[in-house]
Amino acid sequence: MSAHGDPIPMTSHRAGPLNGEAHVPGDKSISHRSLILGAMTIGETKVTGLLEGQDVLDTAKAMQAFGAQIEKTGDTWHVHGVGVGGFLEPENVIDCGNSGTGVRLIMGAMATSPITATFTGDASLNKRPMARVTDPLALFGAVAHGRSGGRLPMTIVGARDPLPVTYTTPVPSAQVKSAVLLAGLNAPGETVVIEREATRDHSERMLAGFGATITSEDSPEGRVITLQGRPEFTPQTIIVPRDPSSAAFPVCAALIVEGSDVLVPNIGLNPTRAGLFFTLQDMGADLTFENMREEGGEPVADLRAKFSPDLKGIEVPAERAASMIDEYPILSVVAAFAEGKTHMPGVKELRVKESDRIDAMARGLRGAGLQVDEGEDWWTVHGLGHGNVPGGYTAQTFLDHRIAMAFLILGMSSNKPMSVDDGQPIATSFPIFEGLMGDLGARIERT
Ligand SMILES: O=C(O)C1=C[C@@H](OP(=O)(O)O)[C@@H](O)[C@H](O)C1
Ligand SMILES: C=C(OP(=O)(O)O)C(=O)O
Repeated sequence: MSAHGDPIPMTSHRAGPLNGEAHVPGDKSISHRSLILGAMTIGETKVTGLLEGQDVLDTAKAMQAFGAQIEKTGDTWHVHGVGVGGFLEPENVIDCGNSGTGVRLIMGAMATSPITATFTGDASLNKRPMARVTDPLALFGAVAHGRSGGRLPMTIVGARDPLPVTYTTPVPSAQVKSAVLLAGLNAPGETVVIEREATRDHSERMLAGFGATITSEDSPEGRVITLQGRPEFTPQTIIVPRDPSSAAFPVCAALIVEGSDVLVPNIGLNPTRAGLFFTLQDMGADLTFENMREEGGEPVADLRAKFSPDLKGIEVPAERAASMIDEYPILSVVAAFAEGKTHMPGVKELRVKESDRIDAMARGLRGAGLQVDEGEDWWTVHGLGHGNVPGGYTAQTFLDHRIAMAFLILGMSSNKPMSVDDGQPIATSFPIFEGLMGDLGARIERT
């Protein structure tokens, strides 16, 4: 269920130094996949470190509606799944709230079972494009009936006799890739996804972990992922690593607030996710990876971020976009405090997230005194340098958690406080944001 309550306006005041450790919640992408793959596995999958944000809780509810038993005892989530091809037909509409990942992956997972399900979401999700998922699902034999433009609410009639599919994704999207792979689980034979630009590979890693035969190889056409259908899944014990996309907020706050020194421990640095941190280093950030190690087959480090008064604007490589796609809103805030222009090309996908993120950030940054130029797939922030960002504006957040958090971080170092019209969506991905930032020394109030 999406956050349907009254908006929660918030204001962030200039903060003293931010200091201490920031223990951010579990990875959102891995949390969704843990529940969905657990629900497709007979036996008990145990998950700790699950992100208990609204997006993931909505996916848990959805998996229960498809027949899985899910409960939490202590810190552990227990998922008793129904097996590949074992989903029951839900008795009611599935509400995925604010979550593109939730709805698109679940549509894929059910599309090759002989059941029908209807999906809806909040005002943000119901505007987002679903044809990017239903087009390949049609190749398996599934039929989608949605609103015009391929929008939710939408009914998917699953394929009775699914065929395996070979599909080249037309947009760089891990959600599309994952929907096709999850559909391929219940199709006989080989399902192949080709992606021109590599996107986050959590589905591939986790499918292999559950026991699927899956390979990824680079070719002149891009990355080719091949999955054998109808695998025997074995229940897993999953420890969800902490979310680099959430870590981005305390890290970036520390870089722009004078005197700060913040440690963000145990952050997954999967190369398909870590682009922001390398970009910040390119800008001159005092950001170091301490205690580099491997955990569960993924690189992990403790991130230490210190106040960085001499940040420089840069050209962000377009080929890095997929590995930091959710981090552009907070990157643009850091860019405001850097000297010179930060140009961000190759980011058309930002226009179809929870909001049009280029538009939402450009409006709020301009209100806060910045110059922002934009085109369909690029934008440029003209940085003013530390101490020179005016602030003093109320940004609209358009039901988008990352827009809300980005502007609250901006207010921690702008000359006048920064407000957001609604901080409620923050709970979709980072429910402890206010408390965690407050413990570091930030001053966010509900207004
Ligand atoms: O697969 C995933 O878990 C996600 C993929 C990305 O979306 P796209 O696939 O639309 O790029 C990202 O923005 C989202 O937050 C999570
Ligand atoms: C784009 C995001 O999520 P989703 O697509 O799952 O709504 C995000 O969390 O920034």
